[in-house]
Amino acid sequence: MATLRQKAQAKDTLKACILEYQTWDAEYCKSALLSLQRPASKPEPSTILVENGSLGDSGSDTGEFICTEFEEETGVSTTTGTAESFDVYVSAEFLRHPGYDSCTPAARNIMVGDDSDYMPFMPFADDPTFGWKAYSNEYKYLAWQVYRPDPDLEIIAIEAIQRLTIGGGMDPLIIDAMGLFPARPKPTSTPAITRLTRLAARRDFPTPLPPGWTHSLRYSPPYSDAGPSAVFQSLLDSFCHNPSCLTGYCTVHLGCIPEPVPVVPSVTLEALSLSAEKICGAGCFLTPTLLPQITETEWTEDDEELLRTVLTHSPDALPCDLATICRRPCFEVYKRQGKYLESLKSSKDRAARRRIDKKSGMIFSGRDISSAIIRALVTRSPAASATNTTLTARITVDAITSVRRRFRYSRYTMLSLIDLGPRQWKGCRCIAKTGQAKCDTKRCPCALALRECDPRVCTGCSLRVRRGKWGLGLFISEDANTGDLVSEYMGELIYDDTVQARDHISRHKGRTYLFQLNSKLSIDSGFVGNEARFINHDPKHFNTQASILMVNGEHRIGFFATKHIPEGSEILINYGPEFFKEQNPSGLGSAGGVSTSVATPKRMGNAMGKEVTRVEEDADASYEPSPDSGKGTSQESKAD
Ligand SMILES: C[S@@+](CC[C@H](N)C(=O)[O-])C[C@H]1O[C@@H](n2cnc3c(N)ncnc32)[C@H](O)[C@@H]1O
Repeated sequence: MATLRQKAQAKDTLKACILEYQTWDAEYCKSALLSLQRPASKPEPSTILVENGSLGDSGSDTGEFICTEFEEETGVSTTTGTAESFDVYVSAEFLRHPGYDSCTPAARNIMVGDDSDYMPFMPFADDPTFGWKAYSNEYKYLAWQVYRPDPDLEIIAIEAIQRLTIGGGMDPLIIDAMGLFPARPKPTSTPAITRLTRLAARRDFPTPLPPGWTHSLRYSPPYSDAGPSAVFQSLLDSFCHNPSCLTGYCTVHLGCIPEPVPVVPSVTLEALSLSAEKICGAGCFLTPTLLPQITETEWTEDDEELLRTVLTHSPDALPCDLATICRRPCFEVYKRQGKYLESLKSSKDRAARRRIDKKSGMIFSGRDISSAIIRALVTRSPAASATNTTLTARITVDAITSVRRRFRYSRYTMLSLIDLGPRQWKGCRCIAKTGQAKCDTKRCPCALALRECDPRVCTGCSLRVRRGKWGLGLFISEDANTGDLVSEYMGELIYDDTVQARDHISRHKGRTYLFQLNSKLSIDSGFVGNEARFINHDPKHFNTQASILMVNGEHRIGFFATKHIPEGSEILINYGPEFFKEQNPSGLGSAGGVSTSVATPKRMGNAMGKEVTRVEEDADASYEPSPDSGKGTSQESKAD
């Protein structure tokens, strides 16, 4: 419960933010409007516009032309007459810019589920050949018919929460309970702040913001008196439980992976001690002879609880790591860890162990999400700011290193963190060249995502998009061998209804970026995707094949080389027999809004047959988030 002081503090902060924003906004709008104002341009003296007559090649020409001269100062035409002769300059023909849409870059698939029932706008509104009737039939309402919260209020709320939590040390749950924030969404089981934080992580913030304002709601640990286990629980709540994701406020694995359960210790304390490689510092449990000289510190009940909580989820953690989390000397932690492990031997705990064993879905090869988070916290640089991104990046990197590293261009890269071959990933080519953690080239997706080079996303460094035989194509700039992973197809994960709706747009444009993933989901890289969206089709000379693999409960599409691919070649796949077949050719973009419904949407891998290999295990176990989560995301992303 919030105290009266806290309520007043929250109200004042919110008011201050509203006022600051409004003052800044008025100034900003004024200067933005002024910047848009057309500068008073002076036309060239005696500009001659040719309105009639025919022009030959460059050079002198004579003939009957009507000329208009313009007043230098005002730009108003003053005289109209006939010029007898003037010079003609014929410039090179201006080529029309190809009508390619831009696409938001993605480093992984984004779960969208279904687009909302509200049609945001009519695409190709000025193009009479677009079948607008059929397209609008896919939606129930127009977007303007639904109330949308003011996006400015969201920004104000995010800034106010930021000030209250990070600046004012207030517990987000207390702020939440006040129900004060204007961007508080409709009643839902998800706390408003969690939703706002998610939103902040995903929405596009306008570049200009009042000075000092943040662009996102940074992760702030709860400072409440609730105790360390609440802090730890909030960490588990905030980070995705999929060990190959571990992203804060992940938007892909929504509600599909259970929360971690307590973990059974798999080694004795003695065995654990043997695995410690180096002494962590003064008071390390590995230096027993020096310990008698050190005075033990006082442990509060909170300190004890923190250690117990961490051990519940990561009993095999090294005392040296635990010491960093608990901020206590390592030998003191070691003693308590021993006691904790002893306590588990009681009959009551054995029953719990059996229970835990039954639902050990979260335990992956002895490594579970909790231990990955713990390791991430341990290795987090104290100098690093507590931003969501930093923490996420560290956690991801740590999760990779704490398990075994994957190696590049291999089928195994697409498999899980556990199924690894004997070789180690050596880093992407950019790292090899520069010797730095980040390659910082414009092409490197890791650099684009402002993170360390990561084997999962770095396969794209050696790929280039350029004009090919069928529009843009994807070309490889280094040799690939049979079986090498060339790229992953990434985009929005959508259900069939949305596939159907978006198919109208694809067909009208004559370019389709839909790939069938499994019986329920397709990946659309029309709006969000990576360079794999430019892979063209060649049923005879294809050099890669799509494989749909189950990676830690999630379907992903990888393109693997079917033969040696020399540097410079275009990457080609076989889209499948259905892709270029027209089930209903008349339905293609008929003029005047005549019904153009198409029976089967155009997608790559439609047949789900030979052209796309699928892992055995995935036949029915298709990844599907809970119905709630799919819809929720869709609505949220619309609101974004
Ligand atoms: C996934 S996109 C490939 C990238 C596309 N070339 C571009 O410029 O964006 C698929 C689209 O490329 C075109 N395409 C690819 N391979 C083709 C082929 N063999 N013949 C004709 N069109 C092709 C079709 O328009 C198809 O809908």
